Amino acid sequence: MSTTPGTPGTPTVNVAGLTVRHRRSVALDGLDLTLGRGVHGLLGPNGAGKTSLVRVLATVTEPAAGRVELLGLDVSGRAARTEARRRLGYLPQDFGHYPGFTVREFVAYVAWLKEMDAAAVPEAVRRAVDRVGLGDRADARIRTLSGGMVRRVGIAQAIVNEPELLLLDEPTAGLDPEQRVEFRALLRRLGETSTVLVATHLVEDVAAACSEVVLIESGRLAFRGTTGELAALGEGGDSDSDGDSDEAGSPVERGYAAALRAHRGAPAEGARR
Ligand SMILES: Nc1ncnc2c1ncn2[C@@H]1O[C@H](COP(=O)(O)OP(=O)(O)OP(=O)(O)O)[C@@H](O)[C@H]1O
Repeated sequence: MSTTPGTPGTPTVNVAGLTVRHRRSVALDGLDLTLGRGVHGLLGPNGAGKTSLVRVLATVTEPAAGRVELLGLDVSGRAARTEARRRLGYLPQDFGHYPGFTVREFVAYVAWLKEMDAAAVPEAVRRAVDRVGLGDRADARIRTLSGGMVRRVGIAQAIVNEPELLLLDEPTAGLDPEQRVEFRALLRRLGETSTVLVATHLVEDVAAACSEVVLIESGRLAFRGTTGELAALGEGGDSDSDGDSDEAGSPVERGYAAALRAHRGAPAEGARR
């Protein structure tokens, strides 16, 4: 029933005609997207539909229309949805936690929700907590941690089951610079074996950690390509590529702006799949 993510020809994520509505507004407007192994940055202006997309892929919300296939499973069916949930990891933008739990208890609780083999849980929890640099706080209650540490607990719970599909909504919000650097390295390692989608406003996170970029605006695909291809789009403007000028921005920031300009100028043809 299951398939191996990253196998050529078997995308981990395969969505077609994805439409999400919130009351009368359209958050995603017939989006087609496939994702395979690697780290994909999901970029877009405020309200572009990033969180709406991540929530559908996490099977938290159902789309108004369109097909959603995750790990080879059509998740419109209940059994397939349950299996997909066991095999994915999700860090929501507003990550709800239990302040009275210790870090270890909370991550173990999520492992239990994912129906992991009970015998494997303690080691899986230890590994996930270590990977986010909280090994020395594993028995601290979550209420005693800083905001950035709580965010790291959120990342630990998302990776405890070694997910084949990892969905992270603004994962670096609240992390200090050193932690951001370490987190990006962790993302790159995770992307070697799984499919990682990172919704972020931080273009520098994308430049440092993502091999591919999905840029959406107004619920539509504005750009799809490698991080290098996005940076190349910005090369037509200022030639300062050091990223040390506020006006010019970094190459990826300039590419981001150029891709949005192109999309706005040619909404029907600006997207590349
Ligand atoms: N619960 C909701 N009720 C009504 N409208 C909503 C709701 N959630 C999102 N929207 C609308 O759907 C659109 C897409 O929102 P979404 O949160 O997916 O965008 P985003 O790209 O994640 O934004 P941001 O960068 O600000 O986090 C926006 O127009 C937003 O106002």
